[in-house]
Order: sequence, then structure tokens, then C-alpha cells
Amino acid sequence: MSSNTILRLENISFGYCKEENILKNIHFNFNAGEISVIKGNNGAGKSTLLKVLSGLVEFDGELFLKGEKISDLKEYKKRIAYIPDSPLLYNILTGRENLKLIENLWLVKDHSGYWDRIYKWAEKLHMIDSLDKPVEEYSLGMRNKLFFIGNLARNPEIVFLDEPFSSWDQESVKNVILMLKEYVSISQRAIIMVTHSESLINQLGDKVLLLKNNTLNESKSFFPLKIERSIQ
Ligand SMILES: Nc1ncnc2c1ncn2[C@@H]1O[C@H](COP(=O)(O)OP(=O)(O)OP(=O)(O)O)[C@@H](O)[C@H]1O
Repeated sequence: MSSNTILRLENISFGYCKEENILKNIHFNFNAGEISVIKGNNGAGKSTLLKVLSGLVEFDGELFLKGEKISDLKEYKKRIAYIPDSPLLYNILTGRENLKLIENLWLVKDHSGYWDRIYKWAEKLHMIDSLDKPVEEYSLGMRNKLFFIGNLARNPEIVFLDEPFSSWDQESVKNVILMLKEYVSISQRAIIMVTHSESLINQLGDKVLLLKNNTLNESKSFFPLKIERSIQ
């Protein structure tokens, strides 16, 4: 394990039914300060892997956060954020009220920091004017942005993103790319993202991983893409 490892996977296996494992004996180290992008065919198990790594389903094997074996999943979940493509929000509440719920649910300690970060991210993602509207009046992209903002503002050590920006406008995607790069570089945190978007992979991925045949490996074919981009 390198000193930079933030999350270590040891022998991780998981199946929705006993007869068939979707993930088999996966060993992998994710580094702090990096954005790792996971790609793979439909049904390869990418979303399932994110659920396993976020502690949402029971699995075989062990996870280590900064060298310490994760035994208390509740405590672990406070230190990470899992952001699916269709987040759970309360429709009858406003955006701001939903953000307060996120703050309370995860027992965020740094109240003023949390709200400072909310306003900073909401400004960049054009959400300030919508915070006091009920979420039932939000579009899909606005719902996704609100959940994303609330969870990033918790300052998690690892952010798991599942096809996060497919419903976002181009300008917001451009802004979020810069913000996520800053997030991992300044705070020495990690982002682990699933996407099919080659453009996002190219712009965000420090490392590209391929989930294939029930296991996870670094994708070597990524590097020529980076070289091509740098000589254009
Ligand atoms: N809740 C579930 N119960 C049973 N099987 C499931 C469940 N969720 C997913 N699966 C199965 O697990 C496999 C992996 O699904 P998963 O959603 O992780 O794939 P994916 O790589 O994220 O696919 P995509 O790129 O299409 O989003 C698929 O065969 C899928 O049918």
C-alpha cells in the first residue's frame, strides 16, 4: 500500500444472489488527490461497485480507509458521500430545507462552513435562486445539482459519483470539472466516478479503471488519449 492510498479494497466480492457474483475478489488501491473514473459495459457492475464501496450493501472482503479497517459502516458513511444519478429528495420541502436535512442526517459538525460551501457551489451551478423553491418544481438537472451540492458541502473524504452530470447543462459541467479538480487537489481527498462519457473521462480522469469480467483493473488504453490531447 502506498502512503497515498485513501481506500484499499481487499478481496471484495458481491452478488445480488448467492449463485452469481457480479464482483469477484477485487483488490485495488485508490489514492488521495486523484479522480478515478470507472468505465465498463452496461451491466458490468459499475453502479454495484459504487454501492459496495459506499457501504450500501453487504459484501465479502474488506475495505480500509486511510489504512484502518472499516468496521463501523455508520461512521464510515459520515466520511464519504454517495451521489447516485437519481437522488432521494423530499419533494414537498424546498431546496434549502432538503439541504438542512442532509446537514442533520449526517451530523455535520461545521455548520457555518457547510453553508458557506453550499452558497459557493450553488452560485457556480446557478442554483442560488432556486434554493427556496419546493423541490417538486425542480427539473431533473436541478434535483441532481441540489443533492450534489449538499453532499459536497459535507466535505467528504471520498466522493462516489454515479453518472453524475448527464442531466446538467454544459456550463455547469464546465464549472463542476474545475471545482472537483480543486476539491481533490487542495483537500487531498478522492473522487471515484462511474461514467460512459469519454469527454468527462478525458477532462477529469487522473486514472481510468475498467470493470470487466467481474474485476477492476487500471485501463492502459487511457494514456494514449491523454498524450493525443496534450499534443493537439
Ligand atoms: N437490485 C438488483 N437486484 C438484482 N440484480 C441487480 C440489481 N441491480 C443490478 N443488478 C444486476 O447486476 C448487474 C450489474 O448491474 P450494474 O447496475 O451494477 O451495472 P452497470 O455497470 O452500472 O451498468 P450500466 O452501465 O448499464 O449502468 C446487472 O446484471 C444487473 O442486472
